[in-house]
Amino acid sequence: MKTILVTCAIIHFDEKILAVQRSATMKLPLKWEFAGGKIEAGETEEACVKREVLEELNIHIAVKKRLSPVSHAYPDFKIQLIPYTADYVSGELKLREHADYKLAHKEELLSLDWAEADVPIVKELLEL
Ligand SMILES: Nc1nc2c([nH]c(=O)n2[C@@H]2O[C@H](COP(=O)(O)OP(=O)(O)OP(=O)(O)O)[C@@H](O)[C@H]2O)c(=O)[nH]1
Repeated sequence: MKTILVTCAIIHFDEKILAVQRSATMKLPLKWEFAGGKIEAGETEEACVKREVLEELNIHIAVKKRLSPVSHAYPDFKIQLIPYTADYVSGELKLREHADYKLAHKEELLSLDWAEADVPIVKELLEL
């Protein structure tokens, strides 16, 4: 099975963090995730995460720190998920693909129903 490379952004709005909920029609319907998406050919991870966040949420971010990548096998595909912390910079948040969003303190994040690949990332975040 091919592994897809996906970046995602843990975006801080002051002391809160943005989580987004996948829509009912996406893969992993209604699961919570960090905004992001697949790396395109020739694209750096940082460029990918900034592009995906702008496409999905209409906001500009400053990318900060790379956290530990997570390899996860879903029943029908494998993913390597590469998380970056980031700060919100500008733009009005608009959901272009997702069903919902939440701005939460990091301790509140664990109670969401995350995509499985994201669970180790949320745990690492709690230890930072
Ligand atoms: N963006 C993002 N995707 C994640 C996370 N966790 C996780 O398992 N994924 C999976 O990684 C893949 C990211 O691909 P994507 O968002 O670019 O595309 P997609 O599968 O929604 O749409 P597509 O298959 O029509 O291109 C999705 O299958 C998604 O389920 C996460 O935190 N952020």
